[in-house]
Amino acid sequence: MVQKGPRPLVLCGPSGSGKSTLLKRLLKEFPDKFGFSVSHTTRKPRPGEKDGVHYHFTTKDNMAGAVERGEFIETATFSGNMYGTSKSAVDDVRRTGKICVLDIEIEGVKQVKHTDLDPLLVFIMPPSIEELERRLIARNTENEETLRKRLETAIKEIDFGHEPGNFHIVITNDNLDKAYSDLKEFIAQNNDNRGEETPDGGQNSNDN
Ligand SMILES: Nc1ncnc2c1ncn2[C@@H]1O[C@H](COP(=O)(O)OP(=O)(O)OP(=O)(O)O)[C@@H](O)[C@H]1O
Repeated sequence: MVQKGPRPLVLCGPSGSGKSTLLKRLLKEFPDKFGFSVSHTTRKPRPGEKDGVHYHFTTKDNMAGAVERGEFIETATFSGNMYGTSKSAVDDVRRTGKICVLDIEIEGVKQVKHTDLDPLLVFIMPPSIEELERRLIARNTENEETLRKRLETAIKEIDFGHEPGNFHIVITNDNLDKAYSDLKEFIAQNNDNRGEETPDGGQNSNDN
C-alpha cells in the first residue's frame, strides 16, 4: 500500500517535449519540496549511472518476480528491457513529505490510473512535430532510426494527450519559461485539493 502524503505528480509527453528539462528545473528550484521516484530497469547501467540514484538496476528474473508479487505501480518494456515504478520507490519519496515526481510513458499513465496513487497528471505537449524533430536533432542523442521511432511514437502520444479526460492539464512547451511557470502554477493550485477532480479513468471517477 502506497502511503499517503502530498499528491504525486506525473509528467508525461513525447520524447523531446521537454519533461526532463522542466523536471530538473523544478528539482533544482525546490529541492525540499519535490523528490524524483527512482525507476527500476533491467537494462545495464551506462557509464556514470549509479544504482539507486539514476535507476535501481535489477535482473529480469528479479523484476518479473517483484511484478508478480504486486510490488510495482507501473511497468513497461522498451527495447527488450523492463522499466517500472515500484511502490517502494514512491513511498521512499513520500515518507520524506516531498511531492513525488514520476516521469512515465503513456502505458504507465494508463496503469497508474488503476492504482490508489491519485497523482496530478500533466502532459507536456511539443509545439509541433517539426519542432520536436528539431529539438531531438539538436539534443544529439538520436540516430536516424531512433529519431524516426521517437517521432512515430510521438504522433500517437500527442493524440492521447489531446484526448479529453486523459490528463488534468496539457502544457504546451513552446517557450520554456512560460511552460515552467504554467507547471508551477498548476501544482500550486492543485496540490491542496487532494482527490477532488480526477480525469476520466482515474480512481475517483464514476465510470471506472
Ligand atoms: N521550450 C523549449 N524551447 C527550446 N528547446 C527546448 C525547450 N524545452 C526543451 N528544449 C530542448 O529540447 C530538448 C529535449 O528536451 P528534454 O530532453 O527535456 O525532453 P524529454 O521530454 O525529457 O525527452 P526524453 O523523454 O527523450 O528524455 C533538449 O535539448 C532541451 O534543451
